[in-house]
Amino acid sequence: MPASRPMVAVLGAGSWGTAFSLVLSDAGNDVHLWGRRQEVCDAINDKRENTEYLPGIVMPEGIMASHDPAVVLDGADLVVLAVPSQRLRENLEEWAHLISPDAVIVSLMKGVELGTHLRMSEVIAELTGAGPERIAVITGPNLSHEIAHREPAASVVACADSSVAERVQARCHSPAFRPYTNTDVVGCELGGTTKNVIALAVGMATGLGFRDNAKATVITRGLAETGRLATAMGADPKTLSGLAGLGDLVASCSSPLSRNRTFGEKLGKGMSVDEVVASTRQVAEGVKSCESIAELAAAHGVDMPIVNHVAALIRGELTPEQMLRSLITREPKSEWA
Ligand SMILES: NC(=O)C1=CN([C@@H]2O[C@H](COP(=O)(O)OP(=O)(O)OC[C@H]3O[C@@H](n4cnc5c(N)ncnc54)[C@H](OP(=O)(O)O)[C@@H]3O)[C@@H](O)[C@H]2O)C=CC1
Ligand SMILES: O=C(CO)COP(=O)(O)O
Repeated sequence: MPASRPMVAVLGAGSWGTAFSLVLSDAGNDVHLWGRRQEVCDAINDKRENTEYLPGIVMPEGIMASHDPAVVLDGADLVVLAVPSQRLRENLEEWAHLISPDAVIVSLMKGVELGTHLRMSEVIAELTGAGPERIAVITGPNLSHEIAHREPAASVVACADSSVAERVQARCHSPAFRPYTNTDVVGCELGGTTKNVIALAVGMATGLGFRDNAKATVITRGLAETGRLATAMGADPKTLSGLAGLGDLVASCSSPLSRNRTFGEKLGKGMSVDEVVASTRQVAEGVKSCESIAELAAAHGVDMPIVNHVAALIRGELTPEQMLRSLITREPKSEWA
């Protein structure tokens, strides 16, 4: 009899939850995948395909989808969460009692909660009561469609307890996916979340027809302000020069696959925020998180001009052209001030 494979529960059958299920399956796990809609689960189970989010990608037999969180979470020692950040709280209120008290809970999400300003690991801690040694974050340059096609990629598994990070790393190290460990959860989460806002700004520059100098400027200065916030919140500055910072920023800001960059590009081409929201079902986390990051930065006395300008634009106070002009014509300063 073949040895049984360990099981992982993945909650969220959108692009990343589904693509990460493939990583976990390739790494030797069986996967129980929760989908919000029955038809998405049926397509995965019956056609072996998530026709809506990853069309054309074959889902291996070791991935089973269900709409029932109790079925998905039963017996899972590793629980991976991949729903839109602003929707995590309401879902965890339903799921928390179904999660084994020993399970390690992994966030794949890149957002900061509106109102509370909590990072996703903090929302998980609040709703499940899990300590930092049971909460991990996986983040990096991981565009889901590339991952689903088994193109090579690296990522970071961050957990305050390095031995837990190593256990999670071992569970998701596949022939195409190389995870590194880190204990800097704050830096890893802020890198991924703020990247989405910077990608919106890069998309706007692209949509307006500006070329590589403008994009490189927004990326580099975006990384500078991300670093200021992260260090003010206790992160290790090194984290921002790694996969969870620079790596993720470069991937999203350069790729037409990035939803945040594409969202910004449509704004730059003249669509309104409401029109872009209506044009896609997929989540562009930066559209919501720009406001919570701007508030978080203000609370820590940190200057984040790009994030503040994107937030003002999303509130309807600026056009993309005004936003970029305003950023360029600010009071001059030292590069490292
Ligand atoms: N896609 C990527 O390349 C990457 C994404 N991430 C992060 O992963 C997280 C999930 O994103 P991703 O999978 O890409 O998102 P998608 O936009 O691809 O899919 C969204 C998923 O969330 C579900 N959903 C929508 N509303 C709710 C709700 N109220 N409660 C529960 N589920 C809901 C959708 O279900 P339905 O279809 O029924 O609407 C769908 O399964 C985000 O934080 C994102 O930043 C991180 C790295 C890479
Ligand atoms: O975080 C991502 C890749 O690592 C995905 O970025 P988008 O949400 O902008 O598509």
